[in-house]
Amino acid sequence: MNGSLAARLLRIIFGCYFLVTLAVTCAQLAAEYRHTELRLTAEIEAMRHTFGPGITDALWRFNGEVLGGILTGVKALPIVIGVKVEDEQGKLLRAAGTVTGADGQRLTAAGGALVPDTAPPGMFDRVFSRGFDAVHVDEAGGRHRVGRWTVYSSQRVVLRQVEYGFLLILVNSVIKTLALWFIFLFVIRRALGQPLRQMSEFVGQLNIDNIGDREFTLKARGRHELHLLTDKLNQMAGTLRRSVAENAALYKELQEMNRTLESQVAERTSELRRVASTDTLTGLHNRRKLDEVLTYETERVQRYGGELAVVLIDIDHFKLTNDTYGHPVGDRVLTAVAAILGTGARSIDSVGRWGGEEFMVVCPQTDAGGAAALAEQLRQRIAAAEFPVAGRKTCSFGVAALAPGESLALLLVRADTALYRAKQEGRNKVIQDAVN
Ligand SMILES: Nc1nc2c(ncn2[C@@H]2O[C@H](COP(=O)(O)OP(=O)(O)OP(=O)(O)O)[C@@H](O)[C@H]2O)c(=O)[nH]1
Repeated sequence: MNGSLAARLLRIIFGCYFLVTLAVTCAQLAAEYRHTELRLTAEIEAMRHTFGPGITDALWRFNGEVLGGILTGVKALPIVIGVKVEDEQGKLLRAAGTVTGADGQRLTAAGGALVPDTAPPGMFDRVFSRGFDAVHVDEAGGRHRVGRWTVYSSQRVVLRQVEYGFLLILVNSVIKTLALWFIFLFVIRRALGQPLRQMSEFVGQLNIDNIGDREFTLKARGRHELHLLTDKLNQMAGTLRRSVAENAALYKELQEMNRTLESQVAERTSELRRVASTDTLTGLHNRRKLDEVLTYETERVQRYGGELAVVLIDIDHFKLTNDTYGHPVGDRVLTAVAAILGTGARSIDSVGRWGGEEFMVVCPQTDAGGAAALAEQLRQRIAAAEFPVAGRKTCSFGVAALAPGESLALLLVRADTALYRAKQEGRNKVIQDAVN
């Protein structure tokens, strides 16, 4: 419930309450008015016994003085605005205060005569009257109607009478309204405001780490909807905690799976990289890998200086081996030569199959002399080895080292030339390129 909604709700409640109070007060005022009007009517009615005998007697005796005195006394009563006396023919004999004529016009007694009341009647100024017959009863019990007297009063008199009662009712209503309103506000604040504030504080402190750890307890007493809301709130917090815990477990599982996947991918990638750079027959580096190593090492020397030498190896009369013993035997010879090269080279060297029956050893930080010495060792080991089926085999070696400013392509040409020369000069030889 936001502020404006709460304020609107309170305004509606207050408006309804005000209207009801107003209606009840009006009804109370109307009842009070009616009650006073009836009381006045009863009081006027009672004048029949108070003043009736005196007026009748004065009329019977034609005693105008006594009659005038009685009328003055009647008029002096606070509930009377006028009184008039007529003879049995309806002729006005005497009047005091404000009365009405035969046509209902208001008249005011002034100096023994009745003059029309020119002032327009004000609000709540309606005149009402009660007439009594003046009947004389003689000693023999005979009844003689000697005239009629009428007492006048008005709404204004009634209102004057109820003034105090009205005031009491209004003060009573205002006090009740204010008291009830304050009680209502107090109850609303205690019963709703406080619990809602507690709830909002509780919800405000909830976060992913503490959800479900704490339970909200409503401090308000009683079993009303707020307690149901509290239960639901705690249920919701519990459900959220379970779901967070499940998600955390799932997340952990996923992380584990991710780690496993990552290591499998890394393994597979390195395996693929290894396969992509390995010669399937001999297990040595393939041509692609040798190209990569050569490019890297050449750039390193060109940028930082240092040495780089290559040894190109070719099995002698390999075609003859193939032709004599068959291709599978040729493959076994290739594999055996590769094993000797792989184990004979230094750990910093890269040994690979250059293509066909040709191999290469890339020797970083090695000059031509060092590479030639290595080549010589390898040549001797191969020459001394006994190959399956094929018996003894030899290899020719071409050695070249990178000259300052020289390109990789030129280095390889020179190594190839050296190898060619080794073949030319009778095979089973190490030839170092002349530039070095
Ligand atoms: N078994 C086998 N033979 C191969 C392979 N690759 C190339 N060869 C053969 O190696 C032989 C190379 O022969 P050549 O280049 O004529 O030279 P060579 O017979 O070794 O004679 P020289 O090099 O002059 O001593 C060819 O017969 C190719 O078919 C391979 O992977 N396996």
